[in-house]
Amino acid sequence: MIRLEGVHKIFGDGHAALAGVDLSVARGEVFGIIGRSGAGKSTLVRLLNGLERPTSGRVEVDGIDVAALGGADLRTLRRRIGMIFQNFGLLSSRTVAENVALPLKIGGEAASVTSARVGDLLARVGLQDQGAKYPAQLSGGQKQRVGIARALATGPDILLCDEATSALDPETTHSVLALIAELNRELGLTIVLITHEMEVVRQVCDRVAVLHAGRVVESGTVADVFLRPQAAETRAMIAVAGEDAPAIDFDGRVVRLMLRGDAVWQPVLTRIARETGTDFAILDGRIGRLKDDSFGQLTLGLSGGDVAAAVAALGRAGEVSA
Ligand SMILES: Nc1ncnc2c1ncn2[C@@H]1O[C@H](COP(=O)(O)OP(=O)(O)OP(=O)(O)O)[C@@H](O)[C@H]1O
Repeated sequence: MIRLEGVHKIFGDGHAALAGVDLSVARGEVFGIIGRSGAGKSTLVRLLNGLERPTSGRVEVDGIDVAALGGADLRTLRRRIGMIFQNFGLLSSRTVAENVALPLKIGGEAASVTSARVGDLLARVGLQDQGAKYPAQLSGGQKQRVGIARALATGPDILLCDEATSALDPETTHSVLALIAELNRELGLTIVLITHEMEVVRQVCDRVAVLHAGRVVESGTVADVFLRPQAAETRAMIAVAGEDAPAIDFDGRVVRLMLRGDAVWQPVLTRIARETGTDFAILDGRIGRLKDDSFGQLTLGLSGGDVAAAVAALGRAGEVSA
C-alpha cells in the first residue's frame, strides 16, 4: 500500500536527511519506523503525505506517485491519510468537538452531518462526554484521543503516528496504543508508527524498520528484529538479554535459551531438571510479550547430572545458543 524506492531527501544546506530508503507497508499492517533523534523519521512521514518531495526516488501510496500530485489530487490523498503528533496539535481556543469537526468543516461538510459524525468519533475514542471541554481541561492521554478522533474525521485508510505517545507516561502510552491497535483491527486502518521507543514497537507493530542516519539498517517482523537484532544500531536500542549481564564465573555449562509462544508458560526447566538430574541456575533473563506472541530469553547455568541430555531437551523446547 505504501512503497518507498531509493528515496533520498537532501535539504538546501546539503544535509541528506534520507539517503536511499526502500521500504513497503502492506494494507492493514501496523508498521513501525524506529530510530534515534535525527535519523530522518519525521522527514519520512512528511514525504508520505506530500508535505515534502523526495530529492530522488519514489514514494507511492496505492501505486500513486505522491510527489507528482498537486492541488485537488493532493488534498484527496491527504483526506485518506490521518495524522497524529507528539504535541497533539489541538487548537486551544476551540472545544474538543470543534477540534474534531475542523477537517469536516474544511472539507465543506454540512453542519448536521458534522455534528453526528463528531459524536460518533468521540464515542469511538472513549470521549463521548468531553465534547464541550477545551484541550487545557484534558489529560495528555485524552488530548491524544481527541487528536485521533480528528485524524479519523475524513475517514482515512492510513494513520500516521509521529511520536504520538512520546509525551505520555507509560500507563497512558499503553492505553493510547491499545486504542491504535483496536482501530487497526476494527477499521482495517494501515498504521505507520514513528517512534524512538522500542517498547511502543513491541506492543503494537507487526513489522518494523530501523532508521539510522537516513538509511534503513534493519527491517523485519517485530519478533525477528526484537529477539535477534543484527545491526549494531538496533542492538544499541534494545537491551539484548544476557548481553549486558556481568560475566559470571559459573562452574558448569552456560547456555542461552529462547522460548516462544506457549512454551514460555510451561514448566520446561523443572521437567528437564527432573528427567536429566541437572541443576539449573538462572543467570539472566526476561519474559515478555510481543504484539500477539510471548517470549522468554534466559541465560542458564547447568551443572550436575546429564548436562548434554539437558541441553538437547532445552533445544527441543526452544532455541539454544552458547
Ligand atoms: N527543513 C530542513 N532543513 C535542513 N535540514 C533538515 C530539515 N528537516 C530536517 N533536517 C535534518 O535532517 C535530519 C533528519 O531530521 P528528522 O526531523 O527527519 O529526524 P527525526 O528522526 O524525526 O528526529 P527527531 O526525532 O529529533 O524529530 C536531521 O539532521 C535534521 O536536522
